[in-house]
Amino acid sequence: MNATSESIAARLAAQGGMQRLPTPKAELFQLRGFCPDDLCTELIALIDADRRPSTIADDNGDAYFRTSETCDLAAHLSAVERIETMLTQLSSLDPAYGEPLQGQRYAEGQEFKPHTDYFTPGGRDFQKFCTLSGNRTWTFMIYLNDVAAGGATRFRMLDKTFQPEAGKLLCWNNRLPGGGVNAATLHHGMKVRKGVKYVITKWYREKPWRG
Ligand SMILES: O=C(O)CCC(=O)C(=O)O
Ligand SMILES: [Fe+2]
Repeated sequence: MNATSESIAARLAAQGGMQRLPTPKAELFQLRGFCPDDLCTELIALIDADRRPSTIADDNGDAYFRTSETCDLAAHLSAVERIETMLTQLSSLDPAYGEPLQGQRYAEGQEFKPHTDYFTPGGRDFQKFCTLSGNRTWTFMIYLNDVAAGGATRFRMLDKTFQPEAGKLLCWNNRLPGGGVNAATLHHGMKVRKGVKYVITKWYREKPWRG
């Protein structure tokens, strides 16, 4: 890692408006109004224009585990450059450690069942996804729109559910202070009941991203 987890959390905590979930179980933060409306609108248009069925690691045979669609957001697009710069300034994480930005779109009835963003050590797909760049460290996720009903993100081991809200950032450390994975970061992108839900996700790795 390019910076210690402690220094990242401290930097995040120092940002105006940043709220840390009051728990010793995980480093998890929320920042309302992070992404301006015009940028949310641009990112939604990019996701709508170019999406594919979402995939999962360690497939458990449940075809309904992650029913959303995913969009790979090309780094050269101006809206993508803009949000990437904002994220780098916020976290101070080295962009070289970041995976390419992704968008996720959930139509009514779609969800992403409880999962972790880190790849499970010893899991079937661990080598495939972690050999080059290491495991995931931090997740940054931004809700791009308000959702008419449903679509919350539930962290059941932290007893906390976040409602989608245009521009709101959630970010958390997928690791424990000692470097192991933090199972308490398990989360569920709950079913959208009415409307469509759009988010962007930015994941960081233990080593520079090598595709
Ligand atoms: O859509 C959500 O609320 C969660 C998305 C998520 O967990 C993911 O993309 O890894
Ligand atoms: Fe996730």
